[in-house]
Amino acid sequence: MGQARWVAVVPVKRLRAAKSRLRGALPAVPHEELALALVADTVGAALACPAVAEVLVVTADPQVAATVGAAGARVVPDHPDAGLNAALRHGVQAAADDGRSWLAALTADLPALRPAELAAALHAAGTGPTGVRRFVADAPGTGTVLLTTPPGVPLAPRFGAGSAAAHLASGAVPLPGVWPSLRRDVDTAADLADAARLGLGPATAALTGVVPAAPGRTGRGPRTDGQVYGAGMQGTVATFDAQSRTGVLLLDDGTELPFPASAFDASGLRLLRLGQRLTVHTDPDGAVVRVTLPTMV
Ligand SMILES: Nc1nc2c(ncn2[C@@H]2O[C@H](COP(=O)(O)OP(=O)(O)OP(=O)(O)O)[C@@H](O)[C@H]2O)c(=O)[nH]1
Ligand SMILES: C=C(OP(=O)(O)O)C(=O)O
Repeated sequence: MGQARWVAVVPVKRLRAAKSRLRGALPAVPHEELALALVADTVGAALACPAVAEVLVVTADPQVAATVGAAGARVVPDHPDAGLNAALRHGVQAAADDGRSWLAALTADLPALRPAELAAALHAAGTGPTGVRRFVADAPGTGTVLLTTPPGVPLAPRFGAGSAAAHLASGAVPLPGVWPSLRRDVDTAADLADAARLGLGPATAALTGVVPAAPGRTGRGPRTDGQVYGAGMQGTVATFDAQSRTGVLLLDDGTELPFPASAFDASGLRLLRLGQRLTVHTDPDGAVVRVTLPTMV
């Protein structure tokens, strides 16, 4: 699926009520500014995703509407004003009047989201058995960050507490890919710290004072040179076999990520020791193409 065929529907709560569990996470930053920055970075990454033809934001908040509208998203007023799932169903109606759209509901609290990881997840959602809804669970595995549906199949969103189980029970199929920046939704201060380790988008990074570590941090397009998007996903060496030159990295979110000999060969390193910290470089599909020491450029 090379072409941009997805419509991403992004629900956004009124800023004054949004992200209540995050309130006070950055004491020097007004809460609504932080909530808006999360939205701006999520929508920015979705707009930069090559698989996405349109980003449709459903919101009743004028400031959100102005910010995402200026960035290039289509804004649909949250007329039902009856919560997240009602907002999504309303957005779907606005998006899918021709009945031919592939739809992806995306939460707006993913400030580390990389366009390439979203593209990889949408690619996975668009292949395999037909007529099936798919979802990507959040990092803890209990919530949902992405729910997709092919043309003609109702989205039937069941976001909210325990939504991963609810989506599974409703017949949606979980997508198992390694997409840490997509799975890292930010509900709490600890989640924000985790997202910062993955590499924040420009709006949230500016508020937190985090300086992007990797070159090209501000270029939100997918990279084709094997460099990671963002401030560099890192992990530690869990296993390494010097004979086959392959091993497994343990990412900071607990995910195990195998790497092939070619990724080690591209590192320029002569050996790896267990527990060693490495920066992981992936291609747009999330495959590891190179590992380097965090101090290497
Ligand atoms: N349009 C719209 N979006 C909503 C509504 N409630 C939640 N959302 C959005 O749904 C997504 C997931 O919601 P949550 O992660 O629970 O975010 P939240 O409700 O702002 O956070 P908390 O106040 O901490 O529960 C976020 O993008 C929210 O902005 C709503 O009533 N209307
Ligand atoms: C909205 C959701 O939950 P949370 O508020 O935990 O992000 C969800 O995961 O469906």
